[in-house]
Amino acid sequence: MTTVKVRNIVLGEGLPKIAVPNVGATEEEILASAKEIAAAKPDIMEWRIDYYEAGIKDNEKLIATAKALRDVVGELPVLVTFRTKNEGGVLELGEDEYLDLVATVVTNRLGDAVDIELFHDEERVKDLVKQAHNYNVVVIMSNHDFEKVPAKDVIEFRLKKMADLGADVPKLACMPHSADDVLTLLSATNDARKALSTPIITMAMADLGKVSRIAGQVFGSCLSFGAVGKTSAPGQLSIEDLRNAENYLELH
Ligand SMILES: O=C1C[C@@](O)(C(=O)O)C[C@@H](O)[C@@H]1O
Repeated sequence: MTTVKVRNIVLGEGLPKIAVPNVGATEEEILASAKEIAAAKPDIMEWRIDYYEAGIKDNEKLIATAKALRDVVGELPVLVTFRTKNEGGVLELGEDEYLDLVATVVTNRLGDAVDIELFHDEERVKDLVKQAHNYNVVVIMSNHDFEKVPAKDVIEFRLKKMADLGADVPKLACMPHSADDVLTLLSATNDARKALSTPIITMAMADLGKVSRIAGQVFGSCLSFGAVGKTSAPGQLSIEDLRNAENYLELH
């Protein structure tokens, strides 16, 4: 399996890396949370720009905030994510608006990595991946099912599809309703990591899924999302709990 470098961290080796979402809704909030997040020393900060309505409506503002954010976090790698409403985000954007926004993130290099959702116009997704690579931006491609856990072969198909589209790291999050669902996600993860040459990220959400957020090294997920303050999805542990739990489960 290949590893993926995001600024100064390497995905796909050792303990799963920890990303903390920044869900500030104004520049002031974003910078204040960035300070707290940087102090907690995660491996990556995820800037959830779907929370930042004023920035989404104004590219100049978004770019200026990204610069200010970099000044606050220094060398901490930044993943920029616009999560669409269908997949659990907070703001509604049309298809073209979403794809144009991702292009703005990439061509202005607003982060070291960008989230690109799988379920958009395939040709444009492919172009965005190419563009990201030209700008030296790592692509984390994603799919979220907030209703259920898809069938095992569907999870594996989607992760492979992302890799085929050029994603550096395919990612899938889903909502379990039973222990069987969590096992489905874990088993699909274990098979996908054997089948694919890229690192992958998976998680089952909510309380039932917490086990999947801490056991990535065992089953094959290279990154987990933990919270400093506000969470961005159900079942996220605090960064301290996540770090401790990962350490308890470390493979030597
Ligand atoms: O894709 C993900 C995973 C996530 O949904 C979670 O369940 O931890 C949290 C999101 O912020 C992130 O973009």
